[in-house]
Amino acid sequence: MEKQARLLSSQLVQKQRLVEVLLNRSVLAWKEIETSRKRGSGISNISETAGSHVVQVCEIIAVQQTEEDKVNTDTRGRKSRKKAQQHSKLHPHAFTVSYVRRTRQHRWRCCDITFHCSSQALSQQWIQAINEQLSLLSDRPKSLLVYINPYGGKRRGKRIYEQKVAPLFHRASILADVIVTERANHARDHLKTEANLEKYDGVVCVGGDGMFSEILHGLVTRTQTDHGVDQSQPDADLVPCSLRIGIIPAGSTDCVCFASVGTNDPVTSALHIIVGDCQPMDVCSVHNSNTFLRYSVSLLGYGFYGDVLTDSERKRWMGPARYDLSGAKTFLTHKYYEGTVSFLPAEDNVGNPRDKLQCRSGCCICQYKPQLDEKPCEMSKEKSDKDGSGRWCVIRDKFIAINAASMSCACPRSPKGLSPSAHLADGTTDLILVRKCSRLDFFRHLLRHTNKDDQFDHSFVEVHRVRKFRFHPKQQEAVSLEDLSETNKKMAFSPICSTPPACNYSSTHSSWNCDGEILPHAAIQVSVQCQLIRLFARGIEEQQQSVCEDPYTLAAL
Ligand SMILES: CCCCCCCCCCCCC/C=C/[C@@H](O)[C@H](CO)NC(=O)CCCCCCCCCCCCCCC
Ligand SMILES: Nc1ncnc2c1ncn2[C@@H]1O[C@H](COP(=O)(O)OP(=O)(O)OP(=O)(O)O)[C@@H](O)[C@H]1O
Ligand SMILES: [Ca+2]
Repeated sequence: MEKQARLLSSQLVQKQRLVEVLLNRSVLAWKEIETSRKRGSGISNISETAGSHVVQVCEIIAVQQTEEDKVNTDTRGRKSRKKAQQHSKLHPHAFTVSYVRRTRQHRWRCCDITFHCSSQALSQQWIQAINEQLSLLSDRPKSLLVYINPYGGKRRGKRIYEQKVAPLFHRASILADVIVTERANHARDHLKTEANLEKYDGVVCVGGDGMFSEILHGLVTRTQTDHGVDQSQPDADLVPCSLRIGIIPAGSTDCVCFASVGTNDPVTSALHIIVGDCQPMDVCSVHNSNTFLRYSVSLLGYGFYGDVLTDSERKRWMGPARYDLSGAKTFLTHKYYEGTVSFLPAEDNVGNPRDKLQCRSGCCICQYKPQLDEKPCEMSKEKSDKDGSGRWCVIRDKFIAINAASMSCACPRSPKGLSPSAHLADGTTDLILVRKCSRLDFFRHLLRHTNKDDQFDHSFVEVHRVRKFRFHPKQQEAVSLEDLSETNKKMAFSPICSTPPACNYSSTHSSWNCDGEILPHAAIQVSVQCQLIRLFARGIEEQQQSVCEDPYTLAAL
């Protein structure tokens, strides 16, 4: 680590112990002077080696003068209180630093540490020095537009924001304009036309994937309108959104949050927003001919996941449990659908869905974003064989499910997700084709969404990393495998009474589940727009940071 110039260092008191405290441009570090008895324990990003601690400046939330009545309560037990009183006589002024502390399973918490100083001037000097460093962190948002869906998930959005998020934003001196939505699409419409976006450094949604989708549609559409881009054209070059989006999870699945942060925890998300994290993300545009349908960032699912969603919408009153009931019902119905899938495979340099290169913080696959003039790398290959038809692959079959996962789609129900190695920002989507198979085989495949086994290692499943794809349903009746065997049985006993069933659109076609919304068309064309939006997130962190050497030495004391 490069030695950093020391900005300030003093001997202060922390919990009745004398500590040497240092601030440089990248860290705040402190080390006990008297003894080195307490060793760090548990999981922590504060490196603790024999009484020495380091906090990254970029993970400091705020610093403030400690109120006088709190100065003397920073103790435990009678003995230590006595000792503290002696210390506080000598060090009557104090300041408190709030910082990010990592706990289990990618969760972050805001912790406070109080340092006592011998003079008011010294305390102020520390507060000013730390604030100066914080003011240099230009990625941090100062002003946010927050939309709360009061009816998402278990209807706890408003309470979650007020009790867990707003106090943290306040501590970090972030101004937030809050809108509690009054109807579906309120947030989308407000963003599209009304909101004065110049006032803000980001937009925050409190809700689930459906609420996130509203923000996504509002922001992307607004950005295209402002730049005169017609999003109804499937091959339009969409303009990336400048505002980042924060997600405070308060929905039923919250898969966008889980797959980009590693946990569905409102406090963790709030802290990622405060420190100004930035995670680019792919967005699929979905069209039917020249009609724009929707954008998708997580799952586009036809067949099984489309049917689960259609059924679950009727059970919204049940909350998150609706998905389990509709999932079981759809599984038992066991329908397959016939159609044609065409896709444009991605180049080899973005890996493949069956490699083990999972998308993690600082992912090397997602580092590379094709520039506008470079973008035709797939287009030029396409054009080099006229309309690209030479590179398009076509599969016509009977499918139980067609799933396109633009990110892993990890969520508490499926901790690895539908495509564990899919990437958040590589400009591709993983197209998973589950062909007609027995109910038992499909069960085995589904089960692998919940355990460590490879869900693609089945003869009836294939997966492709693609940049674009199309689907056309076959115009004929879909057959329930169960119905088929029933029909056969009937035929065996009574061949005369077998009237051909009427052809009806809803049973020949499934619907597309587009990030939890049902699409009105079964025939769609999809194109991945690389890194069209950015989240206040950093991807899933690989493991807890650990510093092997004495951090206090590293901090150049
Ligand atoms: C044997 C157990 C198998 C469990 C399999 C669990 C797979 C769960 C996979 C979840 C993938 C979520 C992808 C994200 C989609 C979101 O954009 C969208 C909006 O929030 N959510 C859903 O569509 C919500 C989709 C929720 C789907 C739940 C499906 C549950 C299937 C249950 C099958 C039970 C069979 C039992 C037989 C008696
Ligand atoms: N005030 C409101 N009244 C009714 N519906 C709303 C309101 N605000 C937003 N919505 C709609 O509620 C739907 C569901 O919301 P949300 O995504 O927050 O929760 P969820 O569906 O329980 O979770 P998930 O999408 O993660 O499964 C969204 O599609 C959104 O458009
Ligand atoms: Ca992707």
